[in-house]
Amino acid sequence: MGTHLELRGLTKYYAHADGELPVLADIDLDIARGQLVSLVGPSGCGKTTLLRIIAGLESASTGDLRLDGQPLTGCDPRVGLVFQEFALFPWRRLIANIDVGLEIQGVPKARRRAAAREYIRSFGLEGFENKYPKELSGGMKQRVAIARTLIANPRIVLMDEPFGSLDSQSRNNMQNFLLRIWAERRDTILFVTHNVDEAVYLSDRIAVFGPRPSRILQIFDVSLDRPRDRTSPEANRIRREILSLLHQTES
Ligand SMILES: Nc1ncnc2c1ncn2[C@@H]1O[C@H](COP(=O)(O)OP(=O)(O)OP(=O)(O)O)[C@@H](O)[C@H]1O
Repeated sequence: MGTHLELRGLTKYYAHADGELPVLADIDLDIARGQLVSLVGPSGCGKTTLLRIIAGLESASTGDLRLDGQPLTGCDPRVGLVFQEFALFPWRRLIANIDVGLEIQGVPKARRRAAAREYIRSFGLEGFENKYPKELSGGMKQRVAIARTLIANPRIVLMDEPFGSLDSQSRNNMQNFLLRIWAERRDTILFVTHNVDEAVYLSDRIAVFGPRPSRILQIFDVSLDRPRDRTSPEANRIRREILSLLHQTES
């Protein structure tokens, strides 16, 4: 399976009025194709910053990023990003919020509408094609945001707390939805979450970050069969280990 995404010696400093703020200290991470990897860590440790660097929205201070062996510099169509706050266009109908992922690639309207309809069907959004974002539930908005990213066929999908603003029932539904889509497509997914339960339920591997300036403290392999039982002894054991690691880092 070989390394797909490779981060080497990544550091990030932000310039602040009173000096430099070191955010990421020395990040090394290898992700294989088709893996679902979660990043968890204390608030403000730089998880969003790391995703923004991989997405090309920020640059690293030092270090090397590669996707399939080729350097990743700047925004790259091989990388897709899904935000927590959906970032849909309020003035566009649902179908036009999905096909914008192809519009920016210059795909003609008939083709992108046909592709968007496929996503509408497989994402359970039929009947809502012409609704505006404000008429949709949080879970639907997030399905639209995921469809808009996937329709562009990225090689790797970055997700920043995508279910963070959903109530717990919708969140569970969206976790199962994501697993279903992922089982069909086998995208490589890098998923940031505050929620250790979510990380254990979803991921093949979990990278636990320490406080700022952060490093990866430990990587957990989660080899539980899917569908997973959130309350199985093994799931509990992994959750307990991650939580205790995070508590040790609290100052
Ligand atoms: N553009 C910026 N300029 C200066 N400082 C920034 C900038 N973006 C983020 N920071 C700082 O970098 C640190 C890391 O922020 P980041 O949002 O990456 O953390 P996070 O781990 O995603 O946090 P959370 O889990 O709370 O979302 C924070 O202290 C933040 O204030």
